[in-house]
Amino acid sequence: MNLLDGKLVSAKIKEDIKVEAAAFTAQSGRKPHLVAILVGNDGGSETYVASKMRNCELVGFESTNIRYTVDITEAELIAKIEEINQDPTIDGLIVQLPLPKHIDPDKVTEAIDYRKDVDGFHPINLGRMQRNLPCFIPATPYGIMLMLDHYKIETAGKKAVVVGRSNIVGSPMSILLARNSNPGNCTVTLTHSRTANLEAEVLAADIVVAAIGRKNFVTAEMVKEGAVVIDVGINREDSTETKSGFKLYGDVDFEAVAQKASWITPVPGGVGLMTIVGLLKNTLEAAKGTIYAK
Ligand SMILES: NC(=O)C1=CN([C@@H]2O[C@H](COP(=O)(O)OP(=O)(O)OC[C@H]3O[C@@H](n4cnc5c(N)ncnc54)[C@H](OP(=O)(O)O)[C@@H]3O)[C@@H](O)[C@H]2O)C=CC1
Ligand SMILES: Nc1nc(=O)c2c([nH]1)NC[C@@H]1CN(c3ccc(C(=O)N[C@@H](CCC(=O)O)C(=O)O)cc3)C=[N+]21
Repeated sequence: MNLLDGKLVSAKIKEDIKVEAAAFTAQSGRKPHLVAILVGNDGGSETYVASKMRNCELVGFESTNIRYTVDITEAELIAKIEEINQDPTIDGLIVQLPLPKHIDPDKVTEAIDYRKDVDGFHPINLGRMQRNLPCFIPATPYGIMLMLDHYKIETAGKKAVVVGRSNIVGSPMSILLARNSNPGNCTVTLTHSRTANLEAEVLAADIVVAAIGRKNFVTAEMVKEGAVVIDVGINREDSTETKSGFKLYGDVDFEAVAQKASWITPVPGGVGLMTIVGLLKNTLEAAKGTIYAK
């Protein structure tokens, strides 16, 4: 088994981003600027947003965190998004998910100017991605592609099975792996809770991407010898062993699956760290105007 080391790869790419950010700042007289909106006080979301902000500082971006209590209305949130859309000092905007039930995530996503949509969730970015046109690619699948690229994992002609079809991970992942690009050119099967005989599908895969949200969902019996296994899952459990008071688990039974996999990502230390890198890269592109001219 070889480890797909998110710590190592993310640190390396962040060094490159830092150099490019400095060049941007020297030329334009301002730093790339990311705004993250957080509604409510979900523990996981707090951690991720804090990490995004910290990483922005690290690479020389400006970051602003706007926080609202759960009782903010959809109209108020959208009004704020429209204000940010008009602000030329802000390059990228993300609204952390999940949102409270009374706010429609689709409406919020579509309210964001697609040229500032560094999460890549806007239908314009999604459509452009599907067409292989320049666009913002959702951070998690983007990070996974960067990881596959870094380790020069052969993907062309391979059978990839993605488990989970969410808008933010599984669905865009399946599009990227199937695209005519490198990494890419996989034969992709996208599976979900209504898939018949999911175990057999996963067992046939050369590349497995697990994005379900259930601890130990992918077991050693489900994985082919020599498969590449990408674990997106972040499952938090209370624990007295750690000082944070919780422990993270992926969707893959790491210890057992590592015995069979040729390559595997750990949790923590894998895809999560690459997600941050995907977001930073998108924010830099937004500032430079390389995808959508300013
Ligand atoms: N590391 C990172 O950077 C990130 C990690 N995550 C983590 O990844 C995991 C998935 O997140 P996300 O994609 O947002 O999750 P969602 O809850 O939006 O989607 C889960 C998907 O898994 C499918 N699923 C659920 N149960 C089963 C089952 N028993 N058999 C087959 N399929 C099943 C669902 O199927 P159906 O559509 O039929 O309901 C759905 O498509 C979570 O643990 C999340 O915390 C998420 C984003 C980034
Ligand atoms: N609009 C929006 N955009 C997102 O990108 C988004 C979102 N909403 N909602 C939730 C998911 C989840 N997500 C993660 C980001 C970083 C780590 C991460 O850094 N993980 C570290 C450890 C984190 C820790 O220690 O808690 C790791 O896996 O090593 C994980 C998960 C982004 N998401």
